[in-house]
Amino acid sequence: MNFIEYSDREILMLELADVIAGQLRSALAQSDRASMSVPGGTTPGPIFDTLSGVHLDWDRVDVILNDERWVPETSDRSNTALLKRRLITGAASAATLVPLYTDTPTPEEGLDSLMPAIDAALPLDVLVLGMGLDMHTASLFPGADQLELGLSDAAPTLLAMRAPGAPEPRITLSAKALKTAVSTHILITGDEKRSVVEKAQHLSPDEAPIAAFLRHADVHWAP
Ligand SMILES: O=C1O[C@H](COP(=O)(O)O)[C@@H](O)[C@H](O)[C@H]1O
Repeated sequence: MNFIEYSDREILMLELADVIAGQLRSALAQSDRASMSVPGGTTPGPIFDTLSGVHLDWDRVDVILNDERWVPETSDRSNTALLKRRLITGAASAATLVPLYTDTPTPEEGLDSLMPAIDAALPLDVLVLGMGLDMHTASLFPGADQLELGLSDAAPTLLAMRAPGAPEPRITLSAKALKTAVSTHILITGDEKRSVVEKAQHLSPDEAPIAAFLRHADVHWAP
């Protein structure tokens, strides 16, 4: 992995937002549309705030979450709501947010309606991943019911996922779909996550799902 250390979180978020904007601009210079997949959770909000004010041809950009918790947008655990509030706003409100949630009781029932639009937006130009302290990324959790399929080359683009460490059912892009990205960034903060990502380098993806992405990723870290 290419580990990039920043002096503080504010600088990390500003600089990574700048890198991502540059990569989207390059992609748009070569193609009609560009696509980017981003994490939810508690870490990426400040990058979204910066990116949403950047001037680029957002009307030609597709934005896809890495994963979603199977909760409605009214829930404070909704990654979709986070994106709508902090990324798909301002200049970036012209971007297309490709949905990863639909109002069915289970993620399994939503897969068929959500998958075609995600497939149409692949391959990804830019991938930003987060990581939990349990080494999950997207909703590829250690011990998850469909982890083996989610990491395999035979995986579909989207899977439903249930895991002991996840409070609600999830939907996630498979590793195969996420790995279509030209550029991969892993965004982590804090000493604990630094130790965890260093440990993950020596583990297999079924023990540490983030390990499936480390070889070709820039890992961005600040204390
Ligand atoms: O549940 C999730 O967790 C991970 C990590 O989130 P964080 O709060 O530790 O930053 C996130 O990457 C993923 O998209 C999300 O659904």
